[in-house]
Amino acid sequence: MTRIKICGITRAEDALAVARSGADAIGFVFYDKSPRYVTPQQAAKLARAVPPFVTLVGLFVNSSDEYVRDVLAQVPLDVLQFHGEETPEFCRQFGRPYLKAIRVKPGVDLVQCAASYSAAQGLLLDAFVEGTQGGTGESFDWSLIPRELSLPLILSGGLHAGNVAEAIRKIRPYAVDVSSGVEAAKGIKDAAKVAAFINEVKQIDLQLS
Ligand SMILES: O=C(O)c1ccccc1NCC(=O)[C@H](O)[C@H](O)COP(=O)(O)O
Repeated sequence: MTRIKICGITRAEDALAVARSGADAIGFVFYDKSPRYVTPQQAAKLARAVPPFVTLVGLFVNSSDEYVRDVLAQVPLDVLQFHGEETPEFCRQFGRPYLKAIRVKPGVDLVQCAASYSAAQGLLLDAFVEGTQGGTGESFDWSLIPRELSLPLILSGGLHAGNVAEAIRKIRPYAVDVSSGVEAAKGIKDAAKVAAFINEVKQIDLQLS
């Protein structure tokens, strides 16, 4: 069963719709240059709209350790997602499960990345797009993904209802992660796109089982 994370939630109605559609995890972006940025106060309010058994993920980009601790004090995050150039030591210090995002381009040694971040719960692979840190809606060349990785693989970058089945068939990731591909506008999720995306994942999982 492929797990599903929907990232960049900024509205309570989207959090609820995403959870009701069957997502396993939702992500809050604590990066103030993102159009999907939420303050810790907003995220705490959003978190209260989420029903039980949905994992809450907090996304950070080269934040200070003080900022991460401040968010953790206010928002009941289950998992941290580090989307910048954070070191393994930085990621580990919070004593929380974490995902390390790698922006993939030719020449990046993903086997070595997985070894370096061996304490992570998973390696999240996103597209490398010059001048941005993620959430671009761009996909990357999946042939750059090694067959064997020592960490669970979370595939992201430009996924949508039209390509997620092919991605799962080819890569067999532990989970898929989407933001742009299920939006009506940046930071505003489209409930129909979310449902279509999740339906595609469930259908291909059934076919492959
Ligand atoms: O969403 C953002 O604006 C963002 C900003 C900086 C770093 C990461 C960001 N988002 C990451 C994600 O939303 C997901 O983890 C994932 O990469 C999906 O991106 P998308 O290609 O938009 O589906």
